[in-house]
Amino acid sequence: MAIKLEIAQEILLNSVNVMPKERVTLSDCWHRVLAETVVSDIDFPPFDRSPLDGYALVAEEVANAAPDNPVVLRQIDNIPAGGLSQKPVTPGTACRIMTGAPLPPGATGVVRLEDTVVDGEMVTVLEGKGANKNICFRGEEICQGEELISPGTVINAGVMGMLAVLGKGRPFVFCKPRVALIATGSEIVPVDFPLSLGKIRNSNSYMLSALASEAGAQIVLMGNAADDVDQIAHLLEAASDCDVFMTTGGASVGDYDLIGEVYKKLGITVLFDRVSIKPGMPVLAGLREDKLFLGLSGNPAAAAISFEQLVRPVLLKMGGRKVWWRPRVKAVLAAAFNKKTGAKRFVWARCWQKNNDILAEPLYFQSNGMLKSAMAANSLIVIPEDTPPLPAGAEVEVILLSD
Ligand SMILES: Nc1nc2c(c(=O)[nH]1)N[C@H]1C(S)=C(S)[C@@H](COP(=O)(O)OP(=O)(O)OC[C@H]3O[C@@H](n4cnc5c(N)ncnc54)[C@H](O)[C@@H]3O)O[C@H]1N2
Ligand code: MOO
Repeated sequence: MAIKLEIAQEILLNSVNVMPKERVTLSDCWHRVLAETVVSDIDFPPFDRSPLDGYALVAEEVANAAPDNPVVLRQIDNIPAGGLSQKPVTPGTACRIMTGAPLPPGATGVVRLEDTVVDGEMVTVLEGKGANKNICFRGEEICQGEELISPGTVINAGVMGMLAVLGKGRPFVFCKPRVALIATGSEIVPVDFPLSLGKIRNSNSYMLSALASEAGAQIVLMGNAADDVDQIAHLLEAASDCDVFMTTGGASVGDYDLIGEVYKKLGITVLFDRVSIKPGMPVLAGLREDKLFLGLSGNPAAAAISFEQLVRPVLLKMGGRKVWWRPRVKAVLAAAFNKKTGAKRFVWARCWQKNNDILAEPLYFQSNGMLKSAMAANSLIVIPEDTPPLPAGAEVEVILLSD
């Protein structure tokens, strides 16, 4: 019996735990998931600094400076970024200062080099309005003790930079779930093998390794097995240090659909064996101790949809992420979808913005054995159970996969 998608999702999410944490060198942290609360132990900027190359001075004194009202000052010091000056700036004096350098004592503003004329140690200020705004104040972005980043945050480029600002050279991140990938089917040959009649290349392992990597998993490619219970069981056992075991093929009801038998042989408890979606109906989910086994369809597009809907959220949860679901938006069908649905259907589509609407166009190759549309799609149209054919202009719900 096929169970509803939402129930299958709940069963799987309840069957897995968040991975333990590990320390990783910051340069290897891109796209990892932070496993600690990051509190700043500094103010940032750590000192009042100049945002410009120019002159630090007493801002009030040059507030009305203009080409016909120049203010002449005497340079008393020169501060490069990384330098420091202890000489107080007083009325009538200025300190040459470079971008990023700490303000000298007494300075209340900075004028740009371009607004000055320099002659030896004398500096003529031709424009001084707003000089008091040209200071980056200590702590204006970050205060010491501020809680800045929380566990579950995906480390994007901005987070990488911020961790560096805070001196977190080896932050705690969640361990990646290890996912074993096995392609089953006596017709399947490795990607670099010549094809003989009746055989096809293993595309599923590569497609799924891309999908699982994007979901934060570490992939262990275990190769392929013929339709043979012992061979499949052997490969699954050989990947024993993995957390999730994903097979493709042999999940349906044919004479050589053996994943159910493999689970029996290995003592894996079946959680469900069919989910009411199209494509991707045959999915054998099983549990042995805390290890999750997922037998996806051999049909590439069906396996991709099952992965999207069932496996991706599980990997995101295991990997410590806060959000397990892709964004969904309302869209307008750009062309008719002429099939009626029984089970909930996922249609490969391309979406784009037109004026205030998002338009969604179903792609042509929707069959469960085809990959062309998965290649081109940036979204999936979700068509609920028992929906009649939909005309162009109908409102649909769309899952956004990428830009
Ligand atoms: N009597 C029924 N037959 C089928 C049903 C059904 O309900 N009753 N469901 C159909 C649906 S829907 C699907 S989806 C498939 C699922 O079949 P399996 O999961 O058992 O997968 P296979 O039969 O092993 O393979 C299906 C198809 O995919 C090709 N394949 C397999 N592995 C790979 C791979 N690694 N890379 C690329 N392509 C692969 C395989 O050669 C087959 O063409 O069952 C229907 N049948
Ligand atoms: O259920 Mo099959 O998975 O339509 O592709």
